[in-house]
Amino acid sequence: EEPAVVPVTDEDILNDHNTPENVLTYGLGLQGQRFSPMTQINKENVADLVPVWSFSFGGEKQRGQQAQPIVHDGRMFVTASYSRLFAIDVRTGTELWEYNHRLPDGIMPCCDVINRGAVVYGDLVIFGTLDAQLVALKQSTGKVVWRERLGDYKAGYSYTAAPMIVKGKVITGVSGGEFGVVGKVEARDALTGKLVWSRPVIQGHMGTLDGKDNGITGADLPMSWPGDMWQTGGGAPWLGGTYDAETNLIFIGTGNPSPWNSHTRPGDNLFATSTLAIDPDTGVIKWHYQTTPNDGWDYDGVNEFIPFDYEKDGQVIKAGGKADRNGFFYVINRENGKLLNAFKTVTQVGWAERIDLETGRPVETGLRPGNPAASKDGKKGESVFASPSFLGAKNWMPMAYNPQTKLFYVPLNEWGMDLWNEPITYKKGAAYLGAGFTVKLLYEDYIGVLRAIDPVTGEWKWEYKNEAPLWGGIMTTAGGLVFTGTPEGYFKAFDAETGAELWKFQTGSGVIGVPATWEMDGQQYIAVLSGWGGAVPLWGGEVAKRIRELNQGGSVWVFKLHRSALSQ
Ligand SMILES: O=C(O)c1cc(C(=O)O)c2c(n1)C(=O)C(=O)c1cc(C(=O)O)[nH]c1-2
Repeated sequence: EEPAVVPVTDEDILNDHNTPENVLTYGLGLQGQRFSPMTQINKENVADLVPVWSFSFGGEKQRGQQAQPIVHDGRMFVTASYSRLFAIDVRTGTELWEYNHRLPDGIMPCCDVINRGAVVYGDLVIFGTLDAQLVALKQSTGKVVWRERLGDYKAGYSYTAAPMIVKGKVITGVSGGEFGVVGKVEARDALTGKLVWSRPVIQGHMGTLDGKDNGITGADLPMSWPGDMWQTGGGAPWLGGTYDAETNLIFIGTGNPSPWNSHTRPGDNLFATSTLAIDPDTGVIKWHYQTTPNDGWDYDGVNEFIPFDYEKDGQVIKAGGKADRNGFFYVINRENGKLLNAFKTVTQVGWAERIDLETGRPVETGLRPGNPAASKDGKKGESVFASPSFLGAKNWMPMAYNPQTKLFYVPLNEWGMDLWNEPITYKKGAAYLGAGFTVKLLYEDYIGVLRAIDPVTGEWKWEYKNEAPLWGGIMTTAGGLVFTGTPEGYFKAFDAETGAELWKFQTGSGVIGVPATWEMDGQQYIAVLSGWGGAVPLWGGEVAKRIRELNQGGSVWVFKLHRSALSQ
C-alpha cells in the first residue's frame, strides 16, 4: 500500500523562497537567489552547528556529488552520481527507497557522471539521467510513472541539470555541447511527460508548440553562422534556468558554439553563449543577450541569471545578475535584455578589456587561438595563453544573492590555459572540438576564491581564497551567513558582511554539492552533499595533478544547532 503524499502545487513552488518548512526548487525559490529568510542559525551561534545524520550513497559508484537536496513532507529527495535517486526519511536519515537508472554502455557525458538534483510536483519526483531521459517517480514508493527521451545519447546528448517546474510544466535543457548536438529548451506536462513546446537555441532551427511549427529561432536577425554550421552548432543549455513571476520569463543560459575552433564559424553564432528570456507558455524567445560573440575559448554562457532589484540613482530596476564563465559579471534589465552594468570577477581576463556598456559587446584584445589553416602544415594553429581557463572564472556551481546585504556571493576560480585550434569535421557521436588545451596555475597560494560582489559598484567587498578550485554551490541566509564547501572536504560558514570564517566541518570527501536549509519541529536544518569529482580532476591539466590526492566519496550530511546553543 502506498503511503499518502501531500501533493506539491504550482502555488507551493512559486512561494518556495519564503516557506522554510520545505525545499521544493533548485535555487531555494524559482528566482534562484539561494537566500533563506531563516535566522535561527546565525552569526552568533553558527559555531555550535553539529551533525544530525549522514547518509551514504553506497555501492561501488562514487565520483562527483553535485546535487542540491529537495525536502518535502518528511522526505528528502537527493540525486547521486550515475543517475541514482534516493528518498530518505528526513528526520532519521533512513533510506525509504532508491532508484538506480540502468545506463547503456555508450553514454557520453563530457564532465563526470554527475547530477544536480530532482524536482517535485504533484505526487511525483522528477529527474534527468546521463542517457538523456527524464524520469518521473512516485514520491511515496519510487515507482516509475513516466519516462521521456530528451535526446539521442548516441549522438552525444546527456542530462545533468536539475529540472525546473513552471506552471505545471517541467523545463529542461540538454548537455552535449562537446558533440555538436542541437541545444534546446523544452517544456513537458509535469504529470504526464507529454511535450508542450521545444525551442532549439541555435539560429535556423524550427521550434514547436503542441506539435505544430512555432517559428524558426532567430529568424528576425541576420544569419550569424556560415553555411550549414548552425546545424551542429551546439549551444547546449546544460544548466537549469530560473523563473521570474513578475515578468513571466524563464531565464536560461546556452553553452559554447560547436566546434571550439571559432575559425570554422565566422560570425556571432547566435544564440550560443547567451542568456535567453523565454515565454514559459509558448517557448518563444523574448530577448537574448550574448556574452561571448563567436566564442573561441569554450566560455559557455550557461550560468544562472538571478533576478534581483537593482538600485541605482534612487531608482529600482527589475534586473538580473549573471557571473559568466568568461570572467565578467553582467547586470541586465530582465524586462528587455538591456545591459545595465558589467565588470570583472577575477584578476586576469585575457580575451577582452571590458564590456562596452553602450553596445553591450566585449572589447576584445585579439588574444584568440590561431587558425590552423594559416599554419605551415595546416594541423595546428598558433597557441595562446588565455585566462580564465575554459573551466571558467565561474563554472556550474551556483552563486547566491542576499537582499539584506545586497551582495552576490560568487564561487570563482583563477587559472589560465594554453589553447590552440586544430582542423575538425563533424561526425555523429564523436568529440567535436577542433582544439587542444592545458589548464595552468596563475597563483601558487590559491585557485578558488569566493567573492562578495556589489552589483552596483562592481566592488569586491570581501574574498575567501582556497588552495583547490572551488566547485560547490553557495547559500546565504537572513542569519547573516554564507555557506559553501571545499574540495579539501570542509563545509564552511562565513559572515555575509565581513567574510570572517565562523565554522567548518570535515565531511570526509570534497564538497561540490549545493546547500539547502529548512525548518522542522521548530529547528533549522542545513544539508549538503559530500563527494569529490566533476570536471576538474578530468580536464584540469596541471591543476588536476596538484589535487590528485583528494579522495572520492558519496554522502549527504545534515546539521542543526547543538541543544546548548538553542537554550541561550
Ligand atoms: O557543453 C556541454 O554540454 C557541457 C555539459 C556539462 C555538464 O553537463 O555537466 C559541462 C560542460 N559542458 C562544461 O563545459 C563544463 O565545464 C562542465 C563542468 C561540469 C562539472 O560538472 O564539473 N560539467 C560541465
